[in-house]
Amino acid sequence: MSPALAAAARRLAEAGVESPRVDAELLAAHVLGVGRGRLVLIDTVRGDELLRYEELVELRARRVPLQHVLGTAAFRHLELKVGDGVFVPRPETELLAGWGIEHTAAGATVVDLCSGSGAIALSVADEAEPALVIAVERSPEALVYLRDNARPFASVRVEPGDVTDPNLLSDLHGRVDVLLCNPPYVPEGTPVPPEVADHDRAMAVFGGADGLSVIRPVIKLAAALLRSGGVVGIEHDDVHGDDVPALLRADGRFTDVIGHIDLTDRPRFATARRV
Ligand SMILES: C[S@@+](CC[C@H](N)C(=O)[O-])C[C@H]1O[C@@H](n2cnc3c(N)ncnc32)[C@H](O)[C@@H]1O
Repeated sequence: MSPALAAAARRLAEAGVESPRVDAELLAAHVLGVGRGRLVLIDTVRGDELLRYEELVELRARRVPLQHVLGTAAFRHLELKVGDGVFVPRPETELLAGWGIEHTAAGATVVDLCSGSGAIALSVADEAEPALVIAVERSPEALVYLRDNARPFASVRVEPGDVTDPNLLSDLHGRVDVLLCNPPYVPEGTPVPPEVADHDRAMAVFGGADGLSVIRPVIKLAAALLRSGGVVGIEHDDVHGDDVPALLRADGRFTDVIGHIDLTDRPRFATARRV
């Protein structure tokens, strides 16, 4: 295996892929249908498998996201189906999902706004015992993946909708226990790698000129949806470590506002409690 693996890692490094060796190994494991840890036991790859491997390496070298090439993305305990038209869940979002899981009591009603592939909503359904998780998404292309990923989870209801609509889920206003949201939040014009620029939809990534154009209405909607004592967690750009907590405080309907950092010590999400 190692000559093919070494050649692939070199090709990916030349193409500017950030983690060429890991990606080369994951692609090899995918083609061979084994876990990455078992690759050391395979000394070579030939024939059709080698051709298939070279094809996939070439796709990745053209900066197609690794998860699009594999067709799945790992998120906490889940393998989510992903591909063209749906945002690939990022490792940093596992922290917001974990916070949401910790705050979900048995029987809770949970809302995940901007649900994408369903990473947050489905993790809550998988790891906590909510009565109902509502996953809201606007993009028709993302909704296809969301519905597919949500199928095994009886507590999850997929709701097409626009999270900037103040009347969204009006039947649930004042009744939600936990509201989570990883919205598009990158300020327009921020340089992004080719994987993002060419393969994530702009509506999944950019949040207007200052990056806060979806977060502002989401805070208003959270205040309307949450019951007294219910909690909200919103992921944000690392440049918004002061702005999002300030917006939550300025709304006047939240208390216990806290900013949280991610695994690289960058400000990443803000949480608060409905008064
Ligand atoms: C950053 S992605 C997050 C996806 C998923 N929550 C995750 O963490 O992987 C943002 C998602 O919000 C959706 N979105 C953008 N604007 C929206 C809106 N106004 N209403 C509903 N969904 C929206 C995008 O289509 C995209 O799927």
